[in-house]
Amino acid sequence: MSNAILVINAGSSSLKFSVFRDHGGGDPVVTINGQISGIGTQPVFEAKDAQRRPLAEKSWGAGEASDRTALLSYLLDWIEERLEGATLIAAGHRVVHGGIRHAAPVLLTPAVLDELDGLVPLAPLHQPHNLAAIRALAEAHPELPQVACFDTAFHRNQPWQAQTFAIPRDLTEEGVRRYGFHGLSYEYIARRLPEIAPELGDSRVVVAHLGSGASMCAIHGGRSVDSTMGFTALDGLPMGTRCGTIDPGVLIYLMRKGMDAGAIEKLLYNKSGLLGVSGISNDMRTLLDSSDPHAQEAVELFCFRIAKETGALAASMGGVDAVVFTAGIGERSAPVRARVGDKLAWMGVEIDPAANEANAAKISSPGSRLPVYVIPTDEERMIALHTRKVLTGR
Ligand SMILES: Nc1ncnc2c1ncn2[C@@H]1O[C@H](COP(=O)(O)OP(=O)(O)O)[C@@H](O)[C@H]1O
Ligand SMILES: CC(=O)OP(=O)(O)O
Ligand SMILES: [Mg+2]
Repeated sequence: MSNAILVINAGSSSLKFSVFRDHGGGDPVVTINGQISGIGTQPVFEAKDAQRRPLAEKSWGAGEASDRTALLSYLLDWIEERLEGATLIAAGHRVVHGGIRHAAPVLLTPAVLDELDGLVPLAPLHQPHNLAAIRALAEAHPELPQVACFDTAFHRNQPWQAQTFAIPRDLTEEGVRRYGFHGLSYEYIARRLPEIAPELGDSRVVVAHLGSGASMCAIHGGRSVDSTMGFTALDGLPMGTRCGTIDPGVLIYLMRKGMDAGAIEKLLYNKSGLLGVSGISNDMRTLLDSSDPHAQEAVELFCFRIAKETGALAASMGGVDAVVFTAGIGERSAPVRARVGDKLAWMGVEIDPAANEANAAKISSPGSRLPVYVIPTDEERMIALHTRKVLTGR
């Protein structure tokens, strides 16, 4: 008999889930993907099978919109009816911040949950929702083991220079340091790249995870050695609504103008990035389709910063042997990849327009000195693998 693992990636208004089947050997196999979107307003539940055929759809009225426990209970009952003899052994969650203590996934206990609560101010867009889903599931199914898989864990063994701000040591010791995020995605890419390009061996790779949150990582010999995100997921590249790297003097200026922490948080997390610069949208597709000069500037700034960070991350590794694009924009936006490729011509990048347009696995031209890949990420698979390991030791 096989085991099943439920994977949950909870966001502010949506809860993405996958069900994996573990047959004992090899990777767990995904059988169901879905999400509950519109949490807080008008929840809609949708699920598809591995071939992307619809399995179910349901919506709720506004009255039940915010009851996460009831929504999760519904989801779990629905899944249990479709296990076909498999045993649900655990739920694995993406938890964005693991802080200084967690360099590996962990079985959740009330004490660990309380500790992770302390990190909410460091990931206000993500952590509260991650923890709310865990608590709601524990309430609905107290006997089900739950595992937290951290976005920060993959980066915790970076060299000290990459993790340290130039501030007094007592603050560093307190945990005010660079953590890095999107670690489950980078870990998956580090695992997948040698299968796609075995010749790269123990190479130095710059990976650009460009989704609604966007960051980049320097991976050397399969390990993270530097990343663009720091203490919080606000650092580094400009994102859909987040500012990315900013002179801390701007924050002091805003505080002296009378803005408090809450107002600054809202400005930098929710109103900046592509949305702030364009004044139109946080969605790359909308901006690429727009002829508004501010939309064009937002796209240009995004691409400029990706190219600039590629240079910085290459310097962290003493060189670069490959570049990888992943996540929503990285996997699907040929115009963004082409723009970044042009800016990296000096490094030896030459993009093949047809391969790029087709979102091919390798988009650099045969003569390109630096190979460029597009690899769809799979954070859910990483979570399933980690959860199985924590539960069964393999
Ligand atoms: N074809 C496309 N062209 C450009 N951008 C796209 C395309 N498809 C999706 N995106 C962008 O990808 C983003 C979502 O990426 P994704 O990795 O799914 O993010 P997240 O998991 O953080 O929600 C959207 O904000 C959208 O702007
Ligand atoms: C850490 C982070 O930014 O995540 P996401 O891209 O899911 O917003
Ligand atoms: Mg994502």
